[in-house]
Amino acid sequence: MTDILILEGVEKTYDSGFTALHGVDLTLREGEILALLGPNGAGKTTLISCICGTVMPTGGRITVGGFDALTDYRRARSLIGLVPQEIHLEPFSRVMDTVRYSRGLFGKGRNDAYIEKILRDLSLWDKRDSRVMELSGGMKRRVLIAKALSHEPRILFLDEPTAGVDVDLRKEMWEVVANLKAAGVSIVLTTHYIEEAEAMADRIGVINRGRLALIEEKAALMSRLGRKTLKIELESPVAAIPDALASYGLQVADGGNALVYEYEAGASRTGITRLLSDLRDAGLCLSDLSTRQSTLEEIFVGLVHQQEENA
Ligand SMILES: Nc1ncnc2c1ncn2[C@@H]1O[C@H](COP(=O)(O)OP(=O)(O)OP(=O)(O)O)[C@@H](O)[C@H]1O
Repeated sequence: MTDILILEGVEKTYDSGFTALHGVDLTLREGEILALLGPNGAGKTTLISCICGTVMPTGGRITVGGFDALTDYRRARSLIGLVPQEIHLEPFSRVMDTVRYSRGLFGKGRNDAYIEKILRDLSLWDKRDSRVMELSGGMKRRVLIAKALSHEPRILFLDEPTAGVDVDLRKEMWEVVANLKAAGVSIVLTTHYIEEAEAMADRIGVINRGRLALIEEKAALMSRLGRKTLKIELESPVAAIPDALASYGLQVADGGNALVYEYEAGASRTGITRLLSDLRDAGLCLSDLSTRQSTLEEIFVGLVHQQEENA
């Protein structure tokens, strides 16, 4: 798969002296959805702004569709559509006109057939002659997407596409994004919602303190997610794990009143049956059993904390 976007060692130190990005390396594959997660102030908007040319990086290199984002700015920028976080739309303008106008800003000739296609894809065609102020919040967000797509970009950046919107609208946006991907657009989205990354992304990147802390296929993350723990509560406490149970990698918990066993949720053999019979053979009596699964949220929070500690 070709990389449509390549970032090599991208750095940004603002005039204040604050470094918001510390050498970020990142690629976006053609046709994929990459979700960038990160706490507030992690550097997500700075990163997107560097790629889109609204913030000047102070180091590194950005290549968009083979064009250098600095030396070949116009061609690089023409391949990018940016959907900003805030809804900035002219309330009295009509949907079709505002989308056509955005296309014109990129110096592209009028192409009503293309504009019609994106408005239809975004279920806005019926609203083409409506004024922006007459639209619902969800429709306004779709108008922003239509404007960002008006000049036929190959990459679409969505900065917090569902910040502050209700559950229904969030699901509607997910559908819109899935349709765009199906239409061949490569997508980068930033989000605070882990659930959103889980629902939409092919790959997930985590940015923290201006560094890319992780970038991984969602499926691989999910298999990490699939780790489960079995908590075995004991009738009487143990001081240590009996030697006969050493191979299970058990942890002693609750002051010796419980043992914790970690296993892969999806594995065909979890080892639980054998463990339970070995526990009985070791003379341990159980009072209760419970299982729980780690979430992507825990992986994310754990990773961010780990970085804070190492900082
Ligand atoms: N113009 C600026 N001058 C100085 N510092 C800035 C400037 N813009 C952003 N920063 C700082 O850079 C850091 C990263 O900000 P950025 O907006 O990129 O984070 P973010 O991950 O997008 O956060 P959020 O999720 O809250 O939008 C923050 O500490 C912010 O205060």
